[in-house]
Amino acid sequence: MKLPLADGRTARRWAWQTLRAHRGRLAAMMLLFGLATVVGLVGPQILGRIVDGVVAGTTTERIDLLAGAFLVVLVANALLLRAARMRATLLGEHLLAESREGVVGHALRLPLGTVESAGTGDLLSRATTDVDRLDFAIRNAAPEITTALITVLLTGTAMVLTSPLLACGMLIAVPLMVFSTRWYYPRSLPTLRRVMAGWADVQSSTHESVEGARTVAALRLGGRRIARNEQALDSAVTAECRHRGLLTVWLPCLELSYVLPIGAILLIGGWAYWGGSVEIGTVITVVLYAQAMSNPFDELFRRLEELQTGYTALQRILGVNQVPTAAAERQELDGSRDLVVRDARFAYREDREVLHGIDLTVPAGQRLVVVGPSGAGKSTLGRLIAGISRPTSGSVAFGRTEIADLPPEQLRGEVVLLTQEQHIFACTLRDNLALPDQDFTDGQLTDALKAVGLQEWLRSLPDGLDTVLGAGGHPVPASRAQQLALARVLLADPHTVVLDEATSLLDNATSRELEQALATLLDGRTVIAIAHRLHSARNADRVAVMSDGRIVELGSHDELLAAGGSYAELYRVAQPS
Ligand SMILES: Nc1ncnc2c1ncn2[C@@H]1O[C@H](COP(=O)(O)OP(=O)(O)OP(=O)(O)O)[C@@H](O)[C@H]1O
Repeated sequence: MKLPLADGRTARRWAWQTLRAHRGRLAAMMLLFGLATVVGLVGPQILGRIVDGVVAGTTTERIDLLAGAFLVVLVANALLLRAARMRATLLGEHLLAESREGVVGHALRLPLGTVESAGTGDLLSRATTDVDRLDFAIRNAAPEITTALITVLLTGTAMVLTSPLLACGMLIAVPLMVFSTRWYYPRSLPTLRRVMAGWADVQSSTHESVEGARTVAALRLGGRRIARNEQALDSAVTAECRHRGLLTVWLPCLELSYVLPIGAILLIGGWAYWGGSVEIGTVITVVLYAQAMSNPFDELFRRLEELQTGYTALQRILGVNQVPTAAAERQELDGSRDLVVRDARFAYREDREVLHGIDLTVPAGQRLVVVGPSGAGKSTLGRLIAGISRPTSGSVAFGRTEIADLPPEQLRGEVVLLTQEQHIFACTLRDNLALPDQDFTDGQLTDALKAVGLQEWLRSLPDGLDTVLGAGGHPVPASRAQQLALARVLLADPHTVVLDEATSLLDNATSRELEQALATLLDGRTVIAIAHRLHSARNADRVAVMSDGRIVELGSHDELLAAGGSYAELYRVAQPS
């Protein structure tokens, strides 16, 4: 499943509601930009008067007065612009914080299965790069466009008021601007979407390679990962080139449309001056206005481009909000902690079902070991029981409460899945063990570590529980990470634990030792242990044998041995001869 893109209406509604919510700040910003622009427009008028004054032979005092006024205008314009930009930055920061908090908050409430299937890279790029793009657009593009629009409007008006005849020279720019822009925009929007999706894919692919670096190295998948990255880069670069190609046509057309009016005004001005219908100062004022307009026009079009990028980024950000989150309300379980799986089916891809109707009941407190050949669907069943994925049809419940409907915070207190891959966060051992919103005493943390056989290791750490682990800190080998993860489970204290080869990275002796210790520690809890090593099956209450997405045998170790089916065969093969 790919993360969706919000449609134009949703994006515009968000922009409208957000701007409405900040209308006070927005109005102050616009007012300051408007004032700065109006003050800026007085400058050319004063210069025109100075020229006319010199031509008419006015006094030095009057010229000095006009020059002083020009200086005051310049300073006032700079101060107003500074205040306006400050307001724009503040507004941008508010909107940035809101959109980033919104997307991160929503992403944290997404069901894990959804995040996994959408790819964490895409989500990451939406929460970081796209939020930055939106920030850039709000902070830079929006105020600059506002200023540019006001400047163009007011300068145009001033120009027409100064000399309607000369102002006609501006019209020569209109066809070039309109046609080139109408050609550019419909082509650039889809291209921009491809550019962003392309870079998100590059980020995603790089992220996956780095994340799975150990697996890549172990299975010598380096070549394949590089090829995948190059493919992602290729499509990103192709989209980027297409976008640049569009710009190389559009931008020169714009440049030309700024220069042509000045030439036209000078021509009309020259003709009108010789005809005696305008003063030279008026021509200079209008030319200065025309020149003053080229900058805001240039700014306007370039910033519209940034605004368009921001708009596409906004569609990507809001797309995350359209993915339904897990339930937020705590649910009262109906008292039963029995695990009840009814005709559960599951497909990672629509066209390929991997679980074909699982029926299973595990009474609370029982230990079930799931065995079967690779690809039989054991881990997938474990993920459904842990509420990470929702069955495509059928039900996986505690009593009558669907596990996938439980909000994440509650879910982790009910059931925990432990796989062979465990993440160690770059923080202290204490923070690595403690779960959010839960305070544990040092005694509780030490007891949990002791229970999983990490007492000696804890003693060897330079700062005990405050030792910083993970990237840049004290190294934690994968097998130790598994033990730490088991300690986390003990602290989380769920009534059901799914162990998916959770001790596979430990050597045989340590694994046996730990499993024996765990048997005592997990006593009283429901344990679903997905196992490759059959030694753990002997002590289980029941064993389920899976094959090709179905449970083909279910019973105690002795019953299944006596039945002489596939379990008996697996067991016989696993015994040392
Ligand atoms: N993320 C995924 N996307 C698509 N297909 C998947 C995914 N994970 C597993 N599968 C497929 O689902 C089927 C069941 O896989 P699963 O990992 O549940 O089996 P398993 O019995 O746990 O195997 P193993 O013992 O090798 O882990 C396999 O055909 C596998 O290729």
